[in-house]
Amino acid sequence: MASVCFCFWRPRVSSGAGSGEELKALLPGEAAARLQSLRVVDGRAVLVIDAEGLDAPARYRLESDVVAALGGAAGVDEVRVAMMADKAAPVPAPSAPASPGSRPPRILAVGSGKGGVGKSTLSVNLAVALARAGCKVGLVDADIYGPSQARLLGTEDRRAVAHEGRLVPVQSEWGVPVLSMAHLSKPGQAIAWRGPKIAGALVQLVEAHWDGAELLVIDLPPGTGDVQLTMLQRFKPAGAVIVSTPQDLALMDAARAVDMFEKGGVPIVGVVENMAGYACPHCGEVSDPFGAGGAEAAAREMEVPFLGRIPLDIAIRREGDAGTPTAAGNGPQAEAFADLARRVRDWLDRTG
Ligand SMILES: Nc1ncnc2c1ncn2[C@@H]1O[C@H](COP(=O)(O)OP(=O)(O)OP(=O)(O)O)[C@@H](O)[C@H]1O
Repeated sequence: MASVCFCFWRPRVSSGAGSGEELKALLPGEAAARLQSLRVVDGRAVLVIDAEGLDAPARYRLESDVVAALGGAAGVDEVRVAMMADKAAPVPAPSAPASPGSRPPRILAVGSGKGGVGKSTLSVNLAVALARAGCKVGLVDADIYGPSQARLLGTEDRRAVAHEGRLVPVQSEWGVPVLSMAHLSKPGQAIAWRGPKIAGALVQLVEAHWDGAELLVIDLPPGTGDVQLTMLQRFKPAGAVIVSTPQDLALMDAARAVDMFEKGGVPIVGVVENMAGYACPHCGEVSDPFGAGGAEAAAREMEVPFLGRIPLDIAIRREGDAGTPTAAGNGPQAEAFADLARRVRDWLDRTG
């Protein structure tokens, strides 16, 4: 069973205190060799250590050594160590990129702590908006049990084929190639797999022939299960976008998702508030069925960027169901997705 040791915490104000390189130099040899990431937030040093192959006493010793080494360092008030271990499943080795020398696509994970907040809708529209802005982007539907991207991109009737042992993505009309379990299984077929098989499926989808793609948007299932762990441990996304509705329960789950990515060493691109403000199509009155401004306030509290709001609009649902993504059209909601894509692109450019 896959496990990552996550003790939940929230980042405080970043003071920029302490240099990661200086702290790394203080680590004992084994900890330095196993270090996945190290950051300092407001005097708190957060380390992610690969603990694969270590038994419990050895992990404890390693953690104690790290705390002892960094505990007295200048600018460090507290040391937190997250041990990542027990890889999810024996999965095949990463395959080579399509053409020699070509860079594999960067990975942008789209996650949420809670189901039904519009993560798939957000992922597909973000991918389409990025493609419209000139980015070569592919979309992976990592929701293995409940795939929806084939429908959202109007590719339900197509099946993916394999070439030289790797899947070939299905082309959509919107400039975004896509792979989903729905392209591999019969329509309506239920998928009842256990963790290792799920992890293997994710690898097949991500390591397909994404020739020429510079970015893969990954629509993750909600929560923190096998798919998320495989994604963190094996593919190390360049960043993660977190989707939430403004209601308190969804925001609490979003905070958990932020926490999971941060502990896995994946930077948070930001939080998007979906289904924010409902404009009645009859009288035009705007109401807030899930509250207002909650995601922005939560993002501030978690010290992560706020990427914007997508309103609750029946057209977004209708166009999703029809396989004609809103971002491919014109109008205020298409513009809202284009704005989101601009922010994500800026972030990728800054960090690439
Ligand atoms: N901004 C929006 N306005 C109107 N409807 C929306 C909006 N966002 C999502 N929806 C609708 O809400 C429903 C759930 O959206 P979606 O499937 O994208 O959520 P999800 O978080 O991916 O769900 P799951 O957890 O099941 O994967 C869908 O019917 C979708 O069309």
